[in-house]
Amino acid sequence: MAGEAPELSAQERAGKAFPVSWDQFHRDCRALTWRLNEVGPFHAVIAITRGGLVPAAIVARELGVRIIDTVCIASYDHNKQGELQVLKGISEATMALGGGTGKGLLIVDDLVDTGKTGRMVREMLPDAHFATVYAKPMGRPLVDTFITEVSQDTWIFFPWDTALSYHPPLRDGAA
Ligand SMILES: O=P(O)(O)OC[C@H]1O[C@H](OP(=O)(O)OP(=O)(O)O)[C@H](O)[C@@H]1O
Ligand SMILES: Nc1nc2[nH]cnc2c(=O)[nH]1
Ligand SMILES: [Mg+2]
Repeated sequence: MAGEAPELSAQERAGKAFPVSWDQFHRDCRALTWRLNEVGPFHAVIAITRGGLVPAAIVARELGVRIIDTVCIASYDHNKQGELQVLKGISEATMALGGGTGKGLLIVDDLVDTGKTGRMVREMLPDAHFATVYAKPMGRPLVDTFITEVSQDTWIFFPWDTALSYHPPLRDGAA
């Protein structure tokens, strides 16, 4: 409608930016594994795609786990969350490894924000251990192990979504 302010994306509403480099992300995934090593062993790792693929690879490598499955969920279209859609569920073989409830399985994602995605996967595997690298307060109660908490009004920029670019000097009005 004319004169109506355009709807803000989740990223615009967030306000604060938290850019993460590959180096930092790798370090944070290793720190996560140190904690998970106290909780395991795990029969398999389940990555919530796509964001969970990178931490799942690092965590599985460090823990020596070679069975990796995916649960493919689409929700954010760039930066606006819509209805959650399960595009691929957990395989029967992985379900059997977790005794049908997820016992001894490790679910990995890059972050929890509102917790909607995590809640959906937890419902599929109530006894699995759920780990994320980053957590915002709304999603935090769903996660068993995480490394860094950021405020709800922060948007995390992952290295696979960003590129190096020119940044104007602060005195020219850059944030
Ligand atoms: O706690 P929530 O509010 O549900 O948000 C967290 C989810 O959002 C992002 O995934 P996204 O849906 O953007 O898909 P992607 O992993 O394919 O980028 C992130 O990787 C988490 O999976
Ligand atoms: N990249 C990214 N995706 C998200 N999905 C939900 N919250 C976030 C966030 O802070 N950063
Ligand atoms: Mg995701």
